[in-house]
Amino acid sequence: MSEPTQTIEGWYALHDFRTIDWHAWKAASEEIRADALRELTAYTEKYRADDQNRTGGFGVYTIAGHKADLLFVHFRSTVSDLMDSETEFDKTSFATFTKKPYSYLSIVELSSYLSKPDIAPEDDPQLLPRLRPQLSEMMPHICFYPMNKRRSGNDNWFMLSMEERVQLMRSHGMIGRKYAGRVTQIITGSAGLDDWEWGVTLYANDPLEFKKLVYEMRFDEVSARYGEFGVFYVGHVVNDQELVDFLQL
Ligand code: VOV
Repeated sequence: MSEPTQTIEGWYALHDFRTIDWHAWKAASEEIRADALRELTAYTEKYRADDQNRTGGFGVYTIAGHKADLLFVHFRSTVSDLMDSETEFDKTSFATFTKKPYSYLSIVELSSYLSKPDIAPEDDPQLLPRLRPQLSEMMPHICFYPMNKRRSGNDNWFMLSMEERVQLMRSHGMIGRKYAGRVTQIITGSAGLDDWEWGVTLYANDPLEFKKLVYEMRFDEVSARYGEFGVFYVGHVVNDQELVDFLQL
């Protein structure tokens, strides 16, 4: 058996995607819509405060295309807290106008491939914000997709030796580092939690950076040989006023 990679976990993550039933929303009276928006804003304000106080991570995004209209990203210390935040939303009157096309449960994961020798990861002050991300500090565009490392014939990531994986991840990290300041990544592990092995959440000022980075990584062996990818979701952060404007008829 190959040696499993040691990982450090941070907050659990729920990517909660919603589509809006525009037909029902338009058919609702102005009063019902106003109540729904009030409840929606009370919900987002509460979780935005947690993000500011660093007791949880929270962000709201509008999503491009048919796959979803809205994305609520929650980071919390337990799965039950995440489930509570999901149910709390479902109980708002605004939720009556939404459906859930997709969601993803995972946990922030840092692997030990490239960790500094002689420093315990818990003692590295740079690690805490990576384990417990504050989403209000992120760049405005978001890209989320789940992924696996291939387990097929000779291309089986999990049968590689630790040395081979370290070598390959070094090259992955070198490409990633070229995008420092332009793309921020949050890697969440989801083996045993959801349908894929990792969630990849990227943030950038310019969505073109997502294409450049993901395309460049496709030529790197870790992605070219071992990467398998799910559905991509791309969108833009919204504050409370922008969220209300987005829903205003
Ligand atoms: C923004 C750029 C960027 C940078 C700097 C970066 C660096 C690094 C480092 C240094 C490390 C290892 C240590 C750690 O921190 O865990 C990782 C780890 C990981 N990555 Fe990465 N990655 C980036 C970006 C980045 C992207 C765009 C993707 C998606 C791949 C693609 O082709 O679409 C990705 C995936 C991953 C995964 C799934 C893991 C865990 C692999 C495992 O087997 O455990 N990653 N990554």
